Amino acid sequence: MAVYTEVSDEELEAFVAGYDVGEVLSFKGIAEGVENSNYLLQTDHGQYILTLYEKRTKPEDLPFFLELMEHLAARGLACPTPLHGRDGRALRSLCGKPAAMVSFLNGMSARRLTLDHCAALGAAMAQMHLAGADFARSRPNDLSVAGWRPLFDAEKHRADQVKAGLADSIAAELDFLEANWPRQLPSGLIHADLFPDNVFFHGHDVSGIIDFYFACTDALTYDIAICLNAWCFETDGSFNATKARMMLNGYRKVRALSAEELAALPILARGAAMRFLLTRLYDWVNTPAGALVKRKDPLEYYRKLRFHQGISGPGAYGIE
Ligand SMILES: Nc1ncnc2c1ncn2[C@@H]1O[C@H](COP(=O)(O)OP(=O)(O)OP(=O)(O)O)[C@@H](O)[C@H]1O
Ligand SMILES: N[C@@H](CCO)C(=O)O
Repeated sequence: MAVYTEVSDEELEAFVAGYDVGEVLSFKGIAEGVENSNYLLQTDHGQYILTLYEKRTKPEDLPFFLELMEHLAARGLACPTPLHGRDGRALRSLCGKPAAMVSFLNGMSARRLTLDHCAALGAAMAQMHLAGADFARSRPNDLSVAGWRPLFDAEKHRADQVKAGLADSIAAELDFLEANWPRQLPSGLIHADLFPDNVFFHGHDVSGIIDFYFACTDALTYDIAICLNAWCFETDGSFNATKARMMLNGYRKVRALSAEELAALPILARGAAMRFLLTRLYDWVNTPAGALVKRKDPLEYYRKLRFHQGISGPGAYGIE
C-alpha cells in the first residue's frame, strides 16, 4: 500500500488550515500506487488528493510537475489541478515531506483493456503532447538512456538473483542502446509513466490522466513506446499488434507521426522496456519481502524487451 508516511490528525488539521477547503469530513490512505503517499481527503467543499512526495520524486522537480498540471488543465486536458494555499503556494510541507493537494478526478482505470481503450489512449496522449507544446519549463528525462547505466551498476551484482544471466543480458542491451539511441526526434512534454492505472475512462473515452510525477522533456515518440509496452501486451506475455495499431492510429488522428518517428519505435520500445526493467529490478532487490508496497515484476519487462529485440521493424506494431 502506498502510504509511506502516516499523517496524524493534528498534522492534517494544521495542514488543511492553510487552504480554503472547508472542514475535514474524512481522510484515508490510498492503497494503489508505489511512488508517493496518497490520501483521499473529503471536506465539506469536495474531495481532494493529498500527496506526500517520497523517495524518487526530487523536491526541486515539484514546481515543474505542479505547474505542468495547471498548464495542461488550463488547456482543457482532464488532469488534476493543484490547489493553492491561502498564501498562494501550491507546494507545501507535511510531516517533514514536500506535499501538495490536487483536485480529485472522477473515473476508473480500465480493468480489461480493449481495442477501443487503446485507440482512445492514443488520441488522448497526442492531445496531451499538443497541450504541452507551449509549456515554458523543461525537465530532462533522468530515466532515459544516460540514466540507465548508473541505475544498473548499482544493482548488477544482484541481478542474477532474479534470473540467471540477467546481468549480462542487460549489459549487452545497454551497449546497444547507448550506441544507437535516436537523439534528434521531435521532442516535447511527455508523461513518461502513462500506464493503464494512470488513465481513467468513462465507457471507452478517456476521462482523465493522473500521476505526472515522471513527466519530462523527451522524444514524444518515447511516450508512445512506453504505452506499447504497458498497453499492448496480453497477460500471457503475447504482443497484441491490433492494440498497437489502434493506439498508433488513434494518436495519428490528432498528431501526425513522421517516417523517422515510426522507424525509431522499435529501439524506443527497447529503451522503454529497459527503463521499467531497471527501476523494477531496483525496487525488487531493495524492498523487504514483508513490506506493504507490492513489488512489480522486473521480468515482465525483460520479456517485453526480448520481444522488441526479436522484431524486424515497426511493421510488427501493426502499422505500414
Ligand atoms: N487526482 C486524482 N483523482 C482521483 N484519484 C486519484 C488522483 N490522484 C491519485 N488518485 C488515486 O490514487 C492512486 C495512486 O496515485 P498515483 O498513481 O499518483 O500514485 P503513485 O504512488 O505515483 O503511483 P504509480 O507511480 O505507481 O502509478 C491512483 O491509482 C488513484 O486511484
Ligand atoms: N508504472 C511503473 C511504476 C510507477 O513508476 C511500473 O509499472 O513499473
